[in-house]
Amino acid sequence: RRRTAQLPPGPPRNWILGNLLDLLKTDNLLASVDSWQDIYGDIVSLECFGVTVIFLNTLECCVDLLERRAANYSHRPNMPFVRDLVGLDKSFGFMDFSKESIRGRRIANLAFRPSAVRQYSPALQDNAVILMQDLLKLSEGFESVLERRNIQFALSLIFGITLDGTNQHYITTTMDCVNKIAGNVLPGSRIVDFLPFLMYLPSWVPFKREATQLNTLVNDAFGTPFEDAKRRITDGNFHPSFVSLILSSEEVQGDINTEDFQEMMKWISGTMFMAAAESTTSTVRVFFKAMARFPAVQVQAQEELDRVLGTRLPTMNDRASLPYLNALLQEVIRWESIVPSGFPRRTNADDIYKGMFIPKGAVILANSRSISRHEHGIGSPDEFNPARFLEGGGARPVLDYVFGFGKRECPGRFLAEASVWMTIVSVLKCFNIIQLEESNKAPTARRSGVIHGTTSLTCKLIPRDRVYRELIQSKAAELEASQLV
Ligand code: HEM
Repeated sequence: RRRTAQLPPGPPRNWILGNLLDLLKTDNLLASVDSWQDIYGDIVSLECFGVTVIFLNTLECCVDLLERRAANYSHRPNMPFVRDLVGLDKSFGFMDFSKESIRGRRIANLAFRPSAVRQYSPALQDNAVILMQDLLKLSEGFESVLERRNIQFALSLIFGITLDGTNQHYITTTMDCVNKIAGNVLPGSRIVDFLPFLMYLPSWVPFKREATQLNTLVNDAFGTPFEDAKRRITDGNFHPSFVSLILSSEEVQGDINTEDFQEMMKWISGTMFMAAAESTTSTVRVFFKAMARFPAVQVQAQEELDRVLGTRLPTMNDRASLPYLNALLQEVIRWESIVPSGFPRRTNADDIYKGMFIPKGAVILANSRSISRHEHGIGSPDEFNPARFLEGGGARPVLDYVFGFGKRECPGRFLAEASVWMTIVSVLKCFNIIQLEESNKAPTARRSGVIHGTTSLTCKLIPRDRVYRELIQSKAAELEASQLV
C-alpha cells in the first residue's frame, strides 16, 4: 500500500527547490493555505529538499492523526536552528515526546491544571484592577500597557517576582526573546531546518552568528528570572509562585536540590513563562479589535454585565452567571486564531491516511484557523458573533481545537482562558471601546511566525461611569499598600 499510495496533493513543486518559495512567504502563508485548501482539499502537502510539510485542514483529520494516532504524531520537528543552535532542545515544548517532555508537562500541570488555576482567582482579579487603573490613565495607545501588565502577571505567578525600578529589563528581554523564537519555528523560517548539514558551517556565517546571539538571549530570558526566584526563596522574602510551589512540593519525585533538577526547573518555568508572556496579550488585543468593530456586541455584553452585577466589579465567581460573556470569550479565541497553524509536529514512522502516504519525518501543522472558519456555526466566519456559541448557534467549542491536540495539547489553556476572561469582563464593565478612524496607512501586523499578533489597534477607551473609577482607584490603592502587585 505504501508503494502505491501518493503524498497528499499540494501546489506544484519546482524540481530543485520544491515548495521552498511557497514556504518562504510566511506573512502570506495562511492566505496561501486557504487557497490550497480550496483546490487540494482537507490535507495539503508541500515538499522542500526531501522534507514533507503537511497541513491538516479539518478537525476530523487533526483528531484522527494527532489524537487517535498520537504515538506517531506527538514529536516536534527537528528544527536544528532553534533546537540545536539556539539551545531550545532543553525546553519541553520543543522536545520530542519522551520521558523528559512528559515529566516537564507533569510538573507544569501541578500549577496549571484546572484545580490549581481556580486558586489564582484572587490574583487574576487584583491583576485586572491594576490593569484598569493603568487604562484609566491612558485612553489611547495602550497596547504597551497590556503587554507590560501581562508580563508582570506571568512573572509574579511563575517566579514570584514583582517589578520595581531595578528589574524593568525583564519586559524588553522577554518580548525580544518571544518574538525571535516565534519567528523561527514555522517550516521555511530557516533553510538549515531543511538542510541540517548547514549547521556545521563556520561560526562567522550570518545565520550561525544570529543563532549564537539568540542562544545568549534565551539563556538570559529563561535563566535570570529563575535564579532571581531562587534567591528570593533562599532569603525567605518571596511571594508564593510556581517555582516556590514545585521546589517545596511533595508530589515531585526526585531530589529537588540536585543540579539536574534545578536545571530542569529553570527550563520548565522559563517555557511556561515565555508561552504565557505573549499569547494572552495577543488574545486580548483581538478582543479590543473586535469590540471596536462590532459595537452592538459590546452593548449586549455590557447589558448582561450590568443586569447581573449591578455596579460592582466582576469576580471570577461570576463566570457561571454570564453566558453571553462566556460565549464572547470563545468568539474572541475563534475569530482571529493567535496560533493559526498550531505548533509543528513530526511523524515518527511512515503512515497511510485516507489512502494517502504520510512519510516518516513529515512536519505536520494543525490548521486551527481553517477549523475555526469551517466549524463556526451560524452566519459568516468573518462576522464577530458570540451567539454562535450559545444554544442553537452550532459552533464547535474552541477548546476542541484552538489549544492543540492529544499529548501535546497546551498545558496553559486553563490559565489563558481564565486570564483573558477576567480581563475582558473588567474592561467591558468599566469602559466603552470606540473605533478610531482608520488611517490611510495599511494596518501593520505586529508579529508573524507561529504566534499571530493581529494588527495594531485603532481604538480608544472611554470610562463608562464614575462609580467604576472610584472602585478601581480605592481597590488599587489597597493593593499597592499591601505590595501585592
Ligand atoms: C490564548 C492563549 C493560548 C493559545 C491559543 C495557545 C495555543 C497553544 C497551541 C496550539 C499549542 C500547541 C499544541 C499542540 O502541539 O497540539 C500550545 C502549546 C503550548 N502552550 Fe499554549 N496557548 C495559549 C496560552 C498558553 C499559556 C498561557 C501558557 C503557559 C502558562 C502556554 C503554554 C504552552 C506550552 C508549554 C506548550 C507546549 C506543550 C508541549 O509541547 O507539550 N500556552 N499552546
